[in-house]
Amino acid sequence: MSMAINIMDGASNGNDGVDAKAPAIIHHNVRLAAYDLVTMATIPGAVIALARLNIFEALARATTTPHLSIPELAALALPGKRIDLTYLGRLLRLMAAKKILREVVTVDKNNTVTERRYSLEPLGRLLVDNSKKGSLLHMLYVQQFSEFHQAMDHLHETVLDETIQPFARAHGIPAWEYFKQHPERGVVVNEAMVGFSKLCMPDLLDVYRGFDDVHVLVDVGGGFGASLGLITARHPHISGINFDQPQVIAAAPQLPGVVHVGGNMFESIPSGGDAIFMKAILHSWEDKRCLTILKNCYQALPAHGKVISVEFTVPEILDTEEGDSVALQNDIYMMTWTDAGGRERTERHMRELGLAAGFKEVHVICKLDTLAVLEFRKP
Ligand SMILES: C[S@@+](CC[C@H](N)C(=O)[O-])C[C@H]1O[C@@H](n2cnc3c(N)ncnc32)[C@H](O)[C@@H]1O
Repeated sequence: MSMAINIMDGASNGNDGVDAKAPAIIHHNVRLAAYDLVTMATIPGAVIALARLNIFEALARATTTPHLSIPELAALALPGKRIDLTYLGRLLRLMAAKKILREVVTVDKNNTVTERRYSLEPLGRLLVDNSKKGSLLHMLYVQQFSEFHQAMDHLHETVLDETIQPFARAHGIPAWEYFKQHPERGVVVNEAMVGFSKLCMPDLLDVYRGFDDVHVLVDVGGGFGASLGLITARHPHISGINFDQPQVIAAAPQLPGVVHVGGNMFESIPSGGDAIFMKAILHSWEDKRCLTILKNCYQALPAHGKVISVEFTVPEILDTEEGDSVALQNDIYMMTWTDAGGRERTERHMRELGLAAGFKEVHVICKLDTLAVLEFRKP
């Protein structure tokens, strides 16, 4: 028998109350949280290793067997390959501890585990590559780019000198320029946005009614057009114009109801739309550049037009909701990654930007996780 003392905070107060024969287990929550923090990098590392070994796809395909043993999983994921099942098993167990996979064990009469079987938890389903319902796997790849970690090494320098931009400091050029020069990385970034769009857009389309009265919608910085494709599929009365940089548009797939247009949003934005959609655009840029984009939107829109902007928003006052931490983690990601002062903003900050660009009204229409859907209205 073992006995656990749960210490919520502060230091251990010795082993009072612990059975002398039983091993004392002391959980010091703050210390555990610190261990978790310092070993955190192993989690994305292990997820990426398993994704490269096709493990999540294999588990997603195994619809007839609820839980797969390690040899079954290895055979399904990498048929004909020699695999070290012990190493694979160690990676799988961490996934189970993090509730990415479910582990079901068989034990013998001595309570020794004789077999471990695995299946996907809901969180693991979000890591299946190319899932029709969307995936965050490519987003994880992007966040774990070695280039990103090299940029992180310079984060403190930005605090000491705001003219230093971590990514450019590490790689000599801003991130967007880097992706142009390294298209193999740029494609992963665009795939990440496709997976993210497929994941969040269906829920957004369920709650947001602001597309009902739109006839022509321009998606500014629409990437491969995934969001617009989902919008036009749900609202077939809308004609979509997907606008992005020429090299992104060149690789974009044909989508029903969507025309692709290449250009530069800092110069001009295609007119002809009665609404403009922008998802995860303004957070890449400092206020001055955001104002240029928003003013170009204003110019491109008719008198009754609106901009629909979807952005992560950070809270004005921090509370204990988990989403707060996600939005703030994303903010530091932007601080590391983007040139020209990219950041996640508060709703108030977004409103101020919209009004400064000439829009009459700016409203948060709905929220999805930590994403806010804002409307910037002209009239
Ligand atoms: C973070 S991604 C967002 C993509 C898409 N809106 C989404 O949510 O999936 C930012 C997009 O802005 C585009 N972009 C960057 N600079 C641009 C410019 N000067 N003109 C047009 N698009 C630009 C990038 O190519 C990229 O596709």
